[in-house]
Amino acid sequence: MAESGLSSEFSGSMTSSTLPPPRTRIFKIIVIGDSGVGKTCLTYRFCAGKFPEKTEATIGVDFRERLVEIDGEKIKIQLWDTAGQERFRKSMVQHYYRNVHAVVFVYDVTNATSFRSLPAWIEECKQYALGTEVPRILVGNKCDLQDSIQVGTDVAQQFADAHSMPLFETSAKNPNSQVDGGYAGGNSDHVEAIFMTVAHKLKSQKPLVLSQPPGASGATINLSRGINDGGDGSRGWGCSC
Ligand SMILES: Nc1nc2c(ncn2[C@@H]2O[C@H](COP(=O)(O)OP(=O)(O)OP(=O)(O)O)[C@@H](O)[C@H]2O)c(=O)[nH]1
Repeated sequence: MAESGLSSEFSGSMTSSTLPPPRTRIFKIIVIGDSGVGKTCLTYRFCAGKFPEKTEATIGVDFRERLVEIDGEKIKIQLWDTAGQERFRKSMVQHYYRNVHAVVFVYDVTNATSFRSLPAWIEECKQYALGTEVPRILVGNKCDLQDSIQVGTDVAQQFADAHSMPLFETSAKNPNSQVDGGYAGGNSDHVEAIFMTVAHKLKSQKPLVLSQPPGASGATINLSRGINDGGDGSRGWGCSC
């Protein structure tokens, strides 16, 4: 018995039970934006399926992940929930910008200041060598607070267009609500749909190519897309909702 097992192993006729399990791909997605816009709540909603009862300001970075299946492949989506407050992020910042596959910029639709901060967040990404080759999306959160909206869909859409990113408006608190202007639809969980759209986009890319940004230190590696992948940034792969 033992002998026949050995011979089949060395004969090259490996059965599926002897093959090593396929490696699970990991997509690292960082979520950035001002303090209080709801980054923790959005990432918690996607990974835990509910709105957290209580949140505190993130210190440094929090890390959540969820295993999903896309077209028969198991993929681990890692969401890096970064601190919005400057004093809580300084020491960590270079760590979470490493090996990023996609960036989610978040603003609070009830807080115009958080929207005006977006250029600074985009600039920070550039400083860490994350350019438009890395898929980026813009998320306006807290759409459930309809009476307090300060950032209209039109102005947000203009900004998104100018920066070649798709715009999603949603609510981590009530992602099933339906309102005008593209927020949520039917009974689906809109937050879920947003992160899954990013994951589908990443999966559909040409094999990720390791590349070293010019002048970067040896520790920094960027993942960029294959050459036939559109070339127009992330515009055009937007909301499927
Ligand atoms: N009404 C409403 N409140 C929300 C929503 N998302 C988050 N909040 C509230 O907004 C506050 C801040 O949410 P967080 O998720 O902690 O914000 P953050 O962006 O992670 O903040 P930092 O960790 O400081 O960067 C909390 O009181 C949440 O309950 C939402 O969709 N609707």
